[in-house]
Amino acid sequence: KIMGNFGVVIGNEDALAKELEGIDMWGGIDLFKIADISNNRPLTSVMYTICKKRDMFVKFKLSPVKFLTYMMTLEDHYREVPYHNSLHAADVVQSVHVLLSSAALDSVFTDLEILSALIASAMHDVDHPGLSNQYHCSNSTELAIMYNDASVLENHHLAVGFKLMQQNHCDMFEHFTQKQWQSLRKMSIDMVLATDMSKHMQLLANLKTMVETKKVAASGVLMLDNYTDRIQVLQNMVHCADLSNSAKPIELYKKWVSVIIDEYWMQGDVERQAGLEISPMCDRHNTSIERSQVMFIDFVVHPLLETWADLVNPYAQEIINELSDNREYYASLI
Ligand SMILES: COc1ccc(/C(C)=N\OCC(=O)N2C[C@H](C)O[C@@H](C)C2)cc1OC1CCCC1
Ligand SMILES: [Zn+2]
Repeated sequence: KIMGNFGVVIGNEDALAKELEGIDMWGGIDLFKIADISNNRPLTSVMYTICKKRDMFVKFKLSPVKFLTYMMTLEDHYREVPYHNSLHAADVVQSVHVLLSSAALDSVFTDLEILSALIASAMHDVDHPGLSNQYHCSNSTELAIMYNDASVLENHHLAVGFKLMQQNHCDMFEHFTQKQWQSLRKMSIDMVLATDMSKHMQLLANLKTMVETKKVAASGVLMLDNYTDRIQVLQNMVHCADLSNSAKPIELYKKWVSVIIDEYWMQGDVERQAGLEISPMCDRHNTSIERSQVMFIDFVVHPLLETWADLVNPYAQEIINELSDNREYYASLI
């Protein structure tokens, strides 16, 4: 009975059903609760529920058993680090699912593009060691050597995510044409590589240009007529979802802050222990949590989400309002 209703076998399906009711709404589900009631399978249960809702199994003849085997294997390859674990991946999957449902994007993307965005989100941080790209490059770690200091973690997440698909009983895309497979693979690679924070400024600049030159059909939906424009919107969508913690309901946001700080401080402890220079915000003896959140919102998150809101205007105003409220919350604590 691997199927269950949400892809996971647990005692309390109805508790999980209850918690997943808000899956189509921004901040509509509490992933910390879902982790508890899904036998610590938030990624598998969220991804299965969304793909079921979007009729992906029928559209692409996906074997639910192979899909679940892959998702559980992928979830097992997320590490038990404070932030970059399968809970964060599930959060990004669900956030992308909601951003995709924006009216301005109604029937803009193909089913294959949507599936690629969900798969990319599910795998985008797999096997994250809880140490940043900067740490890997500064210390020429095995991964940094492997990927020549270029988007080291993101290349690794993709390599692991796709390698696992080749495992036994995980070939859920067995019925894909070569063309479909190549397209899903290229789009997923482009989206995951775009989650590298060092690409942030370039991505934001592209998004701003798209907003300035955006073509909107009479129906109000965006018109994207080439791969470059289409993938840029998808890349920015996943990037927005990846950095969306501060635009979620304050109780969830506060939980994300506490676990990211745990992870950063653990990295700082490793650096201090090894006599290395401690990375920004990673020194537990010298970080103002409130100040760094306000700065991160002001310099990184707000500019990005505001530009996204302009692109899909007026369908992301609620996200901007939530972000502003949360910014004031932390600013008031400084
Ligand atoms: C809920 O809060 C966070 C959620 C996610 C993150 C992640 C994974 N990456 O963020 C980029 C980053 O860390 N960079 C380091 C420096 C801030 O310069 C930037 C350009 C890149 C960081 C969060 O908060 C951090 C940042 C402010 C206090 C701790
Ligand atoms: Zn991430």
